Amino acid sequence: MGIDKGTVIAAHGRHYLVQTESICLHCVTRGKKSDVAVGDIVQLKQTSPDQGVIEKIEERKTLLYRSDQYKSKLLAANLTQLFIVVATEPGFSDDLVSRALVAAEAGGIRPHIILNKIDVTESLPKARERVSLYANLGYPVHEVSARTSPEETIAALEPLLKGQSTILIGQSGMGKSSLINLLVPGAELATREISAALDSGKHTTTFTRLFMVDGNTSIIDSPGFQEFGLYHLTEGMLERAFKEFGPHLGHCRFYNCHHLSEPGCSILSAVESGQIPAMRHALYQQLVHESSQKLY
Ligand SMILES: Nc1nc2c(ncn2[C@@H]2O[C@H](COP(=O)(O)OP(=O)(O)OP(=O)(O)O)[C@@H](O)[C@H]2O)c(=O)[nH]1
Ligand SMILES: [Zn+2]
Repeated sequence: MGIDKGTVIAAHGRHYLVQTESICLHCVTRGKKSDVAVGDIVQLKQTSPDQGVIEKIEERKTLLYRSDQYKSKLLAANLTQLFIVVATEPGFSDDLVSRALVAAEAGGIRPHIILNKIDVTESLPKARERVSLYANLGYPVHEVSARTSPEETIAALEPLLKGQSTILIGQSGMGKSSLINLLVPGAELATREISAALDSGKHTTTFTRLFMVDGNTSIIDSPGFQEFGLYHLTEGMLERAFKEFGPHLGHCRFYNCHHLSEPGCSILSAVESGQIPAMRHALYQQLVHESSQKLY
């Protein structure tokens, strides 16, 4: 059996499901390598009717990461978009939203914010006010209600997804699964099949999986997360990933300014004058700190 090409549609430990043009194969990598991500295009060698070995990862257009002090974790490869799902209730974390935005910017992936559950009218004004911070930074915000207005939700999101490779991320309870089920008919069944194929044994196991909607559209579901470490981003990457810093960069008194407490810092004066939200600068400080704690 020869070399074939396929897309990694699920990853669980060092086990991968790879969809080729004709078949879905349960694959492993050679040796101990585990740097394959969902969304990767790989070359593989089929070793049995339903198994294969990944021989090579094709060059990635983009790569979305998370990391802690000890290692980085690939979230998905070849994405073009990131949908950050938040909701009117339960409350969402601004820290996680901004971290996801920073990760997207650093990875060359276009972020969108999806505000779900707008039918919960008593929490809507507050949620709108909170997401307006991101809209003011220039990020597109889309309001939907997966449960009460499914058709409108599909009509709003489908055109954005067409021709793109989009990952949905969100804290637990925001309605990410409800959205995936609307946007990907049969997602639930497909997930059960993937679970069984990867032999995870328990239904509760969550893993990242990719759904091919058509030849050039894919939607990736990722497990809900509480942490979004970005220890792998260097200071230089960070200052560029905060897009509102852009107009002020290069205007600090010191060319090597860290924008933390230096005199004559153009970023700090923009925070002072309210042009840069204080919350975002606080996160920048935290991320610079994390970056210095990296142990790999
Ligand atoms: N009112 C309202 N409830 C919604 C909406 N969308 C989802 N929900 C509810 O919110 C709860 C969480 O939805 P899920 O789709 O399971 O959320 P999730 O983000 O995937 O959460 P996890 O599965 O825990 O990761 C469920 O009870 C949904 O029925 C909506 O548009 N409006
Ligand atoms: Zn500065």
